[in-house]
Amino acid sequence: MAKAGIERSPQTIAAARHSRSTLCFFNAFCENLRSSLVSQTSLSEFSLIERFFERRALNRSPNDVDRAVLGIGDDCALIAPRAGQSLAISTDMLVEGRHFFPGVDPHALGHKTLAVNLSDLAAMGAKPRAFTLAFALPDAREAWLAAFSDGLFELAERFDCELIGGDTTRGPLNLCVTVFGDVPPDLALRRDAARDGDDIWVSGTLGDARAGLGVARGEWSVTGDDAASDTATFRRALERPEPRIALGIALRGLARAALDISDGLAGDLLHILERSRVNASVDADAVPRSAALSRLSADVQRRCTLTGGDDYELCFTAPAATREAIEAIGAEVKVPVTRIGTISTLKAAADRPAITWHDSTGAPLSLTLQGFDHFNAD
Ligand SMILES: Nc1ncnc2c1ncn2[C@@H]1O[C@H](COP(=O)(O)OP(=O)(O)O)[C@@H](O)[C@H]1O
Ligand SMILES: Cc1ncc(C[n+]2csc(CCOP(=O)(O)OP(=O)(O)O)c2C)c(N)n1
Ligand SMILES: [Mg+2]
Repeated sequence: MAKAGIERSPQTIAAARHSRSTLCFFNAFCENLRSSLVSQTSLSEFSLIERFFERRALNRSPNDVDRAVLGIGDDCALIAPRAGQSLAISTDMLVEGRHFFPGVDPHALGHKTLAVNLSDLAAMGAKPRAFTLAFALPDAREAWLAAFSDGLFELAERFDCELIGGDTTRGPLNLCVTVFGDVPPDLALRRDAARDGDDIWVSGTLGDARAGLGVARGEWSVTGDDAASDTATFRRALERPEPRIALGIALRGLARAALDISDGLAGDLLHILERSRVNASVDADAVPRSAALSRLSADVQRRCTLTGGDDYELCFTAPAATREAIEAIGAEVKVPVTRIGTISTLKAAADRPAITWHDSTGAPLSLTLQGFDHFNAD
């Protein structure tokens, strides 16, 4: 801006006009960018945040001691560690075309965005506390945002997990959550804690999410009298995984190692083996599967249960002496738990940990199985 009282030549005025018009062009460019972000709506970036995220995050009692010291609206959120507890922290990102199909139901996407993160807390035996949400959106459609935030907050409210911050930008659809939970450090279910003789357990059933992906991709089809309900079972498993929070917390002090199965049993169990420097022997037929999956071919069942990702069930190890207690916990939290194998020591200290597979008769199976890998993906 020209200062008052300073006389300017026509050239100076022209130059100022030129630089102002460059500035105006830049401003118009920014304005276009912003207005296309909020096209079809009257929402600004900040009213979008306020309306769909901050308002619901604040819908809580301000005096509750469980709440963050400072939530949305400042440069950082503030949360105080609890006495005797560690903060469990994990991040997972969902990318359109990679983790979900374009056009997926936004309510389901909101659910899954938080669910896959809460699942990591469950796998650690941690109690959810807070989360941040960073996302890029190609545009800001109100109906989409309303459904997405409903799916997200319905799950957040069920687990009393508070949204404390995030970031919003325009770009290809991409959602990233960071979760924070509480766990007493000596009771955290770590990947490096499996020991010789431990049973290997999994929660729920495995393979339905992969079956759903296969149906969506046309890799196989669902036939028979139950086709409609089986298809719905698979789709639900793929789109709305249930984080096993109550089970994870109940397993504190009983289970040794644990993780959640995001990349498939074969790949994820190997993470426990590598961290714990042990081997595993697994009965491939004992891996629990839904009635719907049991109606697909034996080949597809094996592929889905052993290598299918996206199940978000827990895989954990525990000493044989805790079998009854673990069965009782499964009954109490209403999540089936199934023993599928045993941990053993490495033959030589330098050996690479491995899984040996057998069938229900004990006959060895020679399976070459790989977990989901973003750079070598199935
Ligand atoms: N870009 C990264 N920088 C640092 N650590 C990472 C990065 N990506 C993954 N990790 C870490 O690698 C480990 C394995 O990651 P991942 O397989 O994604 O775990 P999970 O299946 O629990 O999400 C985790 O401890 C995770 O924090
Ligand atoms: C459109 C689409 N393609 C493929 C998949 C399958 N898939 C994508 S990522 C993934 C593994 C889990 O994702 P990742 O980022 O590895 O999660 P993390 O292990 O970090 O929790 C699977 C099974 C899918 N769910 N949707
Ligand atoms: Mg991850």
